[in-house]
Amino acid sequence: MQKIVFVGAGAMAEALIQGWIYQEVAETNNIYMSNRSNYERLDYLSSTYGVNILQNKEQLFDADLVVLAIKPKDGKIAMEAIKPFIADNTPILTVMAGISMETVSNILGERPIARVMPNTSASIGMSASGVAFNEFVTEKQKERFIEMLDAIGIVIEVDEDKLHAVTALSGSGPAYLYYLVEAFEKAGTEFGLPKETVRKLMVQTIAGSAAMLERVKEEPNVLRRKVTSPGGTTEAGIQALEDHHFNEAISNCIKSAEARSRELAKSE
Ligand SMILES: NC(=O)C1=CN([C@@H]2O[C@H](COP(=O)(O)OP(=O)(O)OC[C@H]3O[C@@H](n4cnc5c(N)ncnc54)[C@H](OP(=O)(O)O)[C@@H]3O)[C@@H](O)[C@H]2O)C=CC1
Ligand SMILES: O=C(O)[C@@H]1CCC=N1
Repeated sequence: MQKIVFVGAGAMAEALIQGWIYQEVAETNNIYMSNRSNYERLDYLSSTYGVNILQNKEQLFDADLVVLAIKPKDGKIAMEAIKPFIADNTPILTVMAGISMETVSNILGERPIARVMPNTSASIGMSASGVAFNEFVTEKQKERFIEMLDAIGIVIEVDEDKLHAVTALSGSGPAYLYYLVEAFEKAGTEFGLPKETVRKLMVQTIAGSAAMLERVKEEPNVLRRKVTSPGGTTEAGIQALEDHHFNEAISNCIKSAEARSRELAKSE
């Protein structure tokens, strides 16, 4: 099994190791975690998942894969720090939003790079990931990358420039939906329902609607019309959403996130 070294041990790194360990894509004793200075965090990951803590950067040299899971703003410093210790042909998997493969190559040299935009549902094997590969990734390496990403959810290969949109949609997407559930819970409890009841109802409603979209193969507007009885409750609810420019709000949400991803690229 591959030796995988993580640079960055935060929320996204943890989601990836959870998914990869659970799906047996990687072995705990072949995963090495590193971060900037939060040693308690490393101890937590080691005791929780059985992964190793990178003791020194020399341990990078025989890595079969290095995963860059630092924030974009920390990317340059983090990559400069590992540059002297990483072998010339070691492949990189980067999850840094907005940071191009060219930027990674400019610092770490020309090498196989997969740029992935997963989401935190990877922790339970249900990520929606977009991936782009540079020209140095062999077909065999691409198969391995896809296998690793398939193991934690769905993965779709896109042109690198489209990863800004993927980040805005599915990378950040879980947060939008969690925000929506927060709003449902606020509204539901104001009618006197216990928060747990609202949570149960809405999680199943979201899961059921997602399953309908996946299985019934009908367009969302068709499925929506099947719910919307003329003059009924749904029509009243949708009208309120339209009165509050819901569509515009969602469009601005995605455009803002996509623009931020491009800003992050420029800031490198
Ligand atoms: N969270 C998400 O849902 C998603 C995140 N991503 C991407 O994943 C990346 C990480 O995000 P996230 O996990 O949320 O961020 P976190 O803040 O949770 O984790 C960032 C990690 O990077 C480490 N770090 C910072 N600087 C350095 C350095 N110089 N050398 C080594 N490690 C360093 C931090 O260490 P320390 O704690 O010691 O400072 C920390 O472990 C980002 O680029 C983000 O765009 C992509 C998809 C989804
Ligand atoms: O918010 C962020 O920048 C990261 C990238 C996508 C989800 N979280």
